[in-house]
Amino acid sequence: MSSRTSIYTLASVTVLGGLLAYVVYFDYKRRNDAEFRRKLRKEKKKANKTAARPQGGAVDADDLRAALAKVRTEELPATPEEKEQYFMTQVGMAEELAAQGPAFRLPAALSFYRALRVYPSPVELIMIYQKTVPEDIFKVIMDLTNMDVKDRVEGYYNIFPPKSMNVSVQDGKDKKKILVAEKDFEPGDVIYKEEPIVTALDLDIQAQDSHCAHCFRSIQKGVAIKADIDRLGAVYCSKDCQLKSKVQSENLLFGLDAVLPPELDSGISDLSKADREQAQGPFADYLKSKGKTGPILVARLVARAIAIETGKLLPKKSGPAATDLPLLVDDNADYSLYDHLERLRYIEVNPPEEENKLLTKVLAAAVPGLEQSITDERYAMYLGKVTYNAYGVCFGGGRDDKPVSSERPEDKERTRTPYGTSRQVGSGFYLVSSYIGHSCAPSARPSFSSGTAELHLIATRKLKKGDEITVSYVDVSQHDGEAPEEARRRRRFELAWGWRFRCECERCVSETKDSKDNKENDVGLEKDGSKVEDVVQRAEKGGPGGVQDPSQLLGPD
Ligand SMILES: C[S@+](CC[C@H](N)C(=O)[O-])C[C@H]1O[C@@H](n2cnc3c(N)ncnc32)[C@H](O)[C@@H]1O
Repeated sequence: MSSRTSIYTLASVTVLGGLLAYVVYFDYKRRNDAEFRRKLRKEKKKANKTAARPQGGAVDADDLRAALAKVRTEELPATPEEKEQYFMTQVGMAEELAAQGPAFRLPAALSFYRALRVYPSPVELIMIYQKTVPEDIFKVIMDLTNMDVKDRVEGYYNIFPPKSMNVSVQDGKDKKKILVAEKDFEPGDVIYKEEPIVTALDLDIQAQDSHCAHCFRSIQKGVAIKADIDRLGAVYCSKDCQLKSKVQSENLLFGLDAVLPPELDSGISDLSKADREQAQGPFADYLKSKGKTGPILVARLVARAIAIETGKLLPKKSGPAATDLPLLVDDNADYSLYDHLERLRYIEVNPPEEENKLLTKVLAAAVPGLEQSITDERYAMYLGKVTYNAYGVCFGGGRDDKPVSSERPEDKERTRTPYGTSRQVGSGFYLVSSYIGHSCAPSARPSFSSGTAELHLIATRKLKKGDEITVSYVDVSQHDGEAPEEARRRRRFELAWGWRFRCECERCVSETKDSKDNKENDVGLEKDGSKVEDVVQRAEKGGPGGVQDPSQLLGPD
């Protein structure tokens, strides 16, 4: 078998079968996945070792960079069929160029590289290339791929957050990411406004038909719009919210309309309605029985990511069928929601196995293959990320009627909110605001003054360009009848339980230093405090984590 035939036969099956993979997350994985990056490094070492002495001169790094820049400007084919055709053409061209000798090394490698850009399983294709492509050309392909991956990883914070939000993400202490002002602000200024990626009303609020399940706006009695299929008891304030909610997540999770647009559906949806109903009922019942927003946020996040990736498969500005989807497509489509999620810190959590089983059944019933997008491990990671970073949405000072949770302190659901999670109407997951660190004397506060889940970040004091922006993750006020030490202990306790760090903000440092009894300043707290933080770091590396009782870590009263 000639090398060309083997590339075609080995690869084309995967291209054809690649639609679902694209819909889900392989497009992201193709360029960013940590495993993929490790593999690349390994392959590059191998290629460096084995590449034959280049005849006709090595490829110059500047030429390589210029060539990569040019390839990046080339528009990629949109549909799976077009991708397959493009893949075939590029591989064919590459083989012909390779046969012309060393002078054509770079053009040949570029064509192979173009083919790689549209191939759903890049690691596999690289293995195929390694076996079939001349070594010197293979090395250039690897150089191009490495350069591209490195640029993408490093370039992320150049485009995120968008400049219009007046903030940037910078390296803080211990390489933690922090949010920094990009211009000066006066107290009371709105630094930015941010819409959530996903929201979930507290379930007791949802049961009252009093707030829009999408934007959280309060709804007057009798004018609520019911969901088409009412599995979670959601109501909406407007047709617009109902539609957004439907296309972003709810149709996939709790509806029966086609998930894929007609161009991509090929009859899948007609076949699966009964299966979908059978899977959705138990999932919705489970979510209601749990009474937590975390699992709902994750399900919506997964569904929204699928909707965004599906939208990218459609030709831009295609007919009316696609008009539901483009509003979901990231303008900066080169980075996906997975790029954002990958970078967020979290604490490892261990959700019950059935949680993801029920979710994957819903996905599989909607479009067979979609369940591959959410392994148990990935589910637990998203739950950890969402619960570690979600904000509590409070209107005014918040509410007083949230049912008291009987759970153990370590199992209680917490969201970032200076008002206290018990006062929120629901939770929202925000990409930019996830980066804000905590302070007990914060430089900003989240406000929901438009009466919806849109987060307005308000400066609480003068901020200079370059200053870190902080909010308080917990209620840092001193309650009536509480001594200053008690208030301090309560907020630090909350942070240790919920976020697993020992607060090192200026206020805590100065209060504990000035504190007469100085009890929290003992060596035990130092040591134990760092252990708290370890949990987060271990979790980031995928290792086991879990301080059983962070209250023990704050030292004696
Ligand atoms: C600022 S980051 C949040 C940023 C973003 N989610 C990320 O992924 O990098 C939150 C982490 O910063 C640290 N942190 C935030 N505020 C802190 C404080 N006041 N004292 C000590 N550590 C803090 C903790 O390690 C916490 O896990």
